[in-house]
Amino acid sequence: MLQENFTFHFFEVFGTVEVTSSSLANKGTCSVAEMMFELSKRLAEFAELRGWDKYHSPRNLLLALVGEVGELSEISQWKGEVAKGLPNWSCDDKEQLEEDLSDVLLYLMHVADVYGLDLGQADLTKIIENA
Ligand SMILES: Nc1ccn([C@H]2C[C@H](O)[C@@H](COP(=O)(O)OP(=O)(O)OP(=O)(O)O)O2)c(=O)n1
Repeated sequence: MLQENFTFHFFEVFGTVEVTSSSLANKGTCSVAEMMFELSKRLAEFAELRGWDKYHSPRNLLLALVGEVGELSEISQWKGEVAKGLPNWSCDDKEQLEEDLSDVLLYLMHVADVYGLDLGQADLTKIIENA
């Protein structure tokens, strides 16, 4: 039952909102900063809708992020090196990979948000620093 509600609300926030006129989906182009802002906003809405923001402390989100990194690593565990584009992977494994990569990105963005940091700007600054 809980899982059904979760799925419904998940698509309410991440799916339905996606096709409203103000969404990024209907803009021709958007900057990285705009995209990251939009994702952060949706994550905050997603948590608020369920009253989960009280659990989304920096420490909890950081631990959730680490957990998802573990899940992401698990897919490649014992598989050996793989070619770019994953030509020999099954559709199921690729789908799982997409989900786990998304979970990592979303928790990363959410943790930056609750720290009060602008991750989009920090990323751009870091890329310049790296160069
Ligand atoms: N308290 C929570 C729990 C989940 N999520 C969101 C962020 C992630 O994108 C996704 C993670 O959900 P799960 O913890 O259910 O992890 P998985 O989707 O990986 O499921 P499972 O661990 O069963 O494979 O849901 C969240 O924002 N806050």
